[in-house]
Amino acid sequence: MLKNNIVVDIKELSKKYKIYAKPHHRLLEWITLGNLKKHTDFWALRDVSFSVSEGECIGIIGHNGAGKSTLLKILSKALYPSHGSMKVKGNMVSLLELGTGFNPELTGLQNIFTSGKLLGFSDEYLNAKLTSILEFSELGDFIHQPVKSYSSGMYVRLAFSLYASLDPDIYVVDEALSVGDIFFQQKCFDFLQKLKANGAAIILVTHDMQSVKKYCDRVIILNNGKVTNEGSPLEMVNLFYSSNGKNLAGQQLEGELIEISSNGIVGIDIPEESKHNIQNAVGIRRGDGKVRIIGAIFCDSDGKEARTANTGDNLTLSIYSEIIENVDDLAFTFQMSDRHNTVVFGQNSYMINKNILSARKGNIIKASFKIEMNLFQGLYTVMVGATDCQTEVSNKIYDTIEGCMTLEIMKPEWRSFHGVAFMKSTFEIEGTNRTEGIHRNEVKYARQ
Ligand SMILES: Nc1ncnc2c1ncn2[C@@H]1O[C@H](COP(=O)(O)OP(=O)(O)OP(=O)(O)O)[C@@H](O)[C@H]1O
Repeated sequence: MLKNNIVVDIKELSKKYKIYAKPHHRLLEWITLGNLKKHTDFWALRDVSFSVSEGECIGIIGHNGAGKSTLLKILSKALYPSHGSMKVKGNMVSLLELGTGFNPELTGLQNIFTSGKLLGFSDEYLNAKLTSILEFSELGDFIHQPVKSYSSGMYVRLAFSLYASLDPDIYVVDEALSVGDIFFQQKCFDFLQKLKANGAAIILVTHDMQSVKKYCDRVIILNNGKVTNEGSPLEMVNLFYSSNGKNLAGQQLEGELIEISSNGIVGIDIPEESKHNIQNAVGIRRGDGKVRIIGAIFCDSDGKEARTANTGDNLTLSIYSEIIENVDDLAFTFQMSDRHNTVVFGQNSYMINKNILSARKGNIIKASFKIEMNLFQGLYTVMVGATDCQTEVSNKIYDTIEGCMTLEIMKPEWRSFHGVAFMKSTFEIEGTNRTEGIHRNEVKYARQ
């Protein structure tokens, strides 16, 4: 029996895969009935424990290879665990389970009934739900075609429509939701919202941090097959971004920070998070070392570290550096790049104020850019640097560090636009007085 209102209780779940160096090693092992051991064991999940309560939405996040899909397959009963237990109170349906359960030779309609029955729903129940399933799928006459002729988007539409029309107690939701066009995705997310409002328990396994923040009550981070952290969505998403796959679970950071010399400018506090960002940078570091960057951080208007922002928010990017040798032509720089690694914006301090900075050995400098984040929603990586400034294009690089931070831009509800950048725009229309219905009108984008 599960305690109180717990509907899923997972205890010490582990999954071991056998890794074979060569394909024929599997066969060798098989024909020798296992007497000749040719594999090594790989634990994709190790002692994973968590529980989900009625009405709770729990998010499971992790970097590539963390074990999310393996966990998802176990939850969907597509894989057996090697150890551990999974207790479920009520009916649990997974999108993955639904999609993989389709028979490619059967039509969409036939699959609705065969899959529904496999999940324990009767013909009467499925008949009663049929109209809503068909409407939700928007597949029209394609519902009478074999699913082997469906595109991946149509396949997910069918699976999700069936999924959305059943009323299980627990839903397992995964990345498949992000397939399909934006409108169908919106419909699916509206549905999730409704589910949550109706009090269903949800397990959301995803890379999509926006969904995690929007829907989850609690988040678990998986790292190398283990649960390393558990907490509030905001806390866990920030930790996930700042970790870059490393240093989770409070592990000690490697390396020592440069000793800050005592003749630096008094009173500059270097936030710990800014030092971590530099130490955990995943990109290339270049420079002759005359200036050494020791911290970089985005802060919101309250001075708190920002890992996410809405389009149009003002953030301050502070770069902390130590001057190793005297320099008389110093400028600070930053660049933001999108997920295709296209630089969407970059600037240096000389471009902004034409000031050439001189700095003496041992100085500690904090350089801050105030930036209006007029970017489209998405994830961006950040490069920071200290260079010379003889021209607007730098000649000398003292220190530049790529990939030291990520910033996720989210779309605020009051502002909608297309493209990569937001440009302030107004709209006017003029007509003659005789044409009724056309009025001089001015529309401005403004926070409502
Ligand atoms: N069938 C398999 N045989 C051997 N190793 C496997 C198998 N499936 C997964 N793995 C390994 O198990 C680990 C976890 O994989 P899994 O696919 O569960 O991670 P994930 O968190 O879903 O990753 P991603 O975000 O990239 O999809 C990886 O190192 C992967 O290479």
